[in-house]
Amino acid sequence: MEYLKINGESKLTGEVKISGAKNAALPLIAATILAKNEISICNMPNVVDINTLLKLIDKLGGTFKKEETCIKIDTSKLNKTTATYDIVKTMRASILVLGPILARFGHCEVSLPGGCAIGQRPVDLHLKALEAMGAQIKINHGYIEATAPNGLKGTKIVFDKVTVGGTENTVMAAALADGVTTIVNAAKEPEVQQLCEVIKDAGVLIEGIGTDTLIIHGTNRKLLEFKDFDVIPDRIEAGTYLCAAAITNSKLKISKVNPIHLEAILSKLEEMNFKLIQDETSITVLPTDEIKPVNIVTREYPGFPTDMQAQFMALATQANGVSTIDERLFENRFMHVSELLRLGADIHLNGNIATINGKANSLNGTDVMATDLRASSALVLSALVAKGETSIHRIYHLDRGYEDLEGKLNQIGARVDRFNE
Ligand SMILES: CC(=O)N[C@H]1[C@@H](OP(=O)(O)OP(=O)(O)OC[C@H]2O[C@@H](n3ccc(=O)[nH]c3=O)[C@H](O)[C@@H]2O)O[C@H](CO)[C@@H](O)[C@@H]1O
Ligand SMILES: C=C(OP(=O)(O)O)C(=O)O
Repeated sequence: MEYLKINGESKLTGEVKISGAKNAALPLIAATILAKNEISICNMPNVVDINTLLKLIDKLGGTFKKEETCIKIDTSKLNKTTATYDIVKTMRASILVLGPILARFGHCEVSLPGGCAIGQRPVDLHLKALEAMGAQIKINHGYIEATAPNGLKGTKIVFDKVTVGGTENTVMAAALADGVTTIVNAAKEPEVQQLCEVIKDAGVLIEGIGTDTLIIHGTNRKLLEFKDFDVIPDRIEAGTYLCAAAITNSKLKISKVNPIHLEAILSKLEEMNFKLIQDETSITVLPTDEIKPVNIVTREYPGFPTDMQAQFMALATQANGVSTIDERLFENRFMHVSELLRLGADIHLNGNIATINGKANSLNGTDVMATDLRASSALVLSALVAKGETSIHRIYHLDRGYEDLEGKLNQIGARVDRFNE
């Protein structure tokens, strides 16, 4: 198994170019199942999760070709409807093929996603929405078996909770349904917005994009003619490099980003006393004479993203005072705390609230273990400021979502090496 060795007490400098968003690209690849034509998607991040979903498309009978950051996907000859355990177990986002396959073929079988480090993450809301659209769903031998022999019917769906994946699955199913589907309490994340825009450009009328009520006028199983497009920049990768600049108190430019998608993150960095210079596609962080503590509550977009919580906890260890982080989305997303303690941080947990005594102890390099994607990036950030050497094990989590992490970090002055255990 591979691990990263990071020499700490780094100063960063220069510019990092942000890749396309994994969490936008995943539903967009799933959406190609609704297409009758080959689609070229550019600004694709080169990360393991994308390759996993492409493998699933291939297993289902689709084809793909990679050309630099573009991928041409052709699902016109898709002829299988089962997403098997061997792929679904490695990536929960595989559940996103359920809506489009069911809508196109009238049946679909997807292995139930397995346990995940950050919480239970049920898919009940995805299934309820599809049932409301007329699907019959059974759970059989660990598989979700969904059938809709006469196609899906547009209806009104009111989500109990805001769910990103649930909204995406429902939008894709509704695109080929018979009639109009209204989703109330829909997710508004930029990744959901891009999915809706791309499906709209393919000829499906979608009203309310970017609001919490989406109205989708389905095509009654007529496949869509997609246009080629670019994936939006990864706001979480951008946020992670902004934290890398902040935690090392360095001047760093983060480019190829959309600052509008980063507002909640930027406002917390400003509260922590960092000056930011912005234009339409870049943000430069300037060093500060004092990192101030911060209070964070994770929420759905446009609130502060849960996917940035671990990175801000690492940053809060360097603040002058006591910070708090209240995690509201996932019940078990504090796995990084025990590893940060191993590095010498002073953090107390009480239910879903973490209290971080900044600067109480300085961080010292040691061996730590990555437990999930963003927990791993918190360890990388901490290692950048820790004294001495930190070895981060189980980095396959990082490879799921960060393109060329050590290449990008080394280019801006960090000292990161990858080894085999
Ligand atoms: C591939 C992708 O885009 N992943 C993101 C997506 O995950 P994902 O789409 O899985 O997250 P959701 O928005 O669905 O989850 C939000 C909350 O709803 C709960 N829930 C969800 C579905 C359901 O059927 N029942 C249910 O109870 C979840 O357990 C969680 O507590 O949004 C999360 C919240 O911003 C991010 O952390 C993930 O990075
Ligand atoms: C939790 C994440 O991804 P996933 O939903 O694919 O597990 C993430 O990107 O932080």
